[in-house]
Amino acid sequence: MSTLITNIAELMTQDLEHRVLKDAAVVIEGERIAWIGRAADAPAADDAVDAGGRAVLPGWVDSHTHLLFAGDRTAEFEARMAGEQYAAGGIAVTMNATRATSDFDLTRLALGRVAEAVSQGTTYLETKTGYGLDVEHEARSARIASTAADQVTYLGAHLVPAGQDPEAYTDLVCGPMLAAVRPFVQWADVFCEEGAFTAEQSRRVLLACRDAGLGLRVHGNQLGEGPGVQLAVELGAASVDHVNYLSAGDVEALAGTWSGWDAARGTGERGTVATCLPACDLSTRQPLAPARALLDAGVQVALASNCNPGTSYTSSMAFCVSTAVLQMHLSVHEAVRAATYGGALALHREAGRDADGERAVGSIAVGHRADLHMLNAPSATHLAYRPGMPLTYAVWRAGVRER
Ligand SMILES: N=CN[C@@H](CCC(=O)O)C(=O)O
Ligand SMILES: [Zn+2]
Repeated sequence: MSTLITNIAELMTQDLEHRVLKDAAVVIEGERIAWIGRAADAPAADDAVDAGGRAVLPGWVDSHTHLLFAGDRTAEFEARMAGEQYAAGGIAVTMNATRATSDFDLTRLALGRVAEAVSQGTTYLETKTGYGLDVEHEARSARIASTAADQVTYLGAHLVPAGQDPEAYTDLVCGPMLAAVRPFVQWADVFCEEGAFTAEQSRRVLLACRDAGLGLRVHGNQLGEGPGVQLAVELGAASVDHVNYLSAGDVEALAGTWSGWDAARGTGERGTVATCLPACDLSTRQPLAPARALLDAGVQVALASNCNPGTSYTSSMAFCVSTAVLQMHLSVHEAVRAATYGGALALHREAGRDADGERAVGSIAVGHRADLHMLNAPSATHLAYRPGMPLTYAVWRAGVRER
């Protein structure tokens, strides 16, 4: 079964050549993109969709979410808006609500959040554990997450639960808890920050997880100039997320990780992606991450929603993109790229065509997964020009029309 989508005013491919095609068309065949080019040259297909002069871009790749939770933290948010500082301790409130929720309800909540994201143009997403924080509940979150998200990250090292010895808890995260979640996860993450895990504890967790075959990610430099970025670089993490407070040395270290990467070919050794989370920055009243400086230094950047009840209760990637343009000084093309190709790079899913079966996501090219986001607007510029507007018009995820 093939579908021709034609009369596309602007096709922002986010491919390796950064092509933006005008008066374009795309052919989807099953789950893959079979053809792209000028509408006038398009081949016939079983089915046709008239885009009506709208823009099409890759579906969002949300590379950082925490969707396995129950309850909300409205009171904490209100206190923050009244001047309180964000602190890691709020995680315990969500841990209690999550533990008290049945498997059925936790599954329903996670699936509902994924559906909400997809309806706004997200077609590939990562999510994390981290609100269970004991062996039973982390394993349960990992299991449910693996049924809801494309990739799952183990975040047992999110907070040391009250009354527990930090070193003993770190041992648990590195041992029995890791063993219990291992069948369900691809990545491991640590919250390396004052009030959460020290550099030494974080290193211990990351090394144990790497030994267990997991890729690494780090929550770092969110609340101050901490050791998270340097640790992520030292251990070859796929991404370091938040990155609000960076020294010149941090930026340089991140840039250095990309020296073996050939961006024009998309080959070589991937470095550590800096994942910026603008919705979180606004909700916690932290300075916006220096995405402009990171890009200028040669660092690959991703934008993600960080959807969670404590610091960023939104899955709107469009909001992140408009904020990145309006306030972080990225061009529309750079912001969309960070929210698509950048996220895919952070999840090691930016490459792969017909031959290897793992189709690339986050860009539009022949052989890639047919993840498309049609806007009810003639260009992607409208994402920033009309911030907050419901611009998602149609969504295809792995070739299936979702909206
Ligand atoms: N910073 C650490 N973890 C989450 C927030 C956790 C929470 O407060 O519930 C984040 O990415 O912002
Ligand atoms: Zn997070």
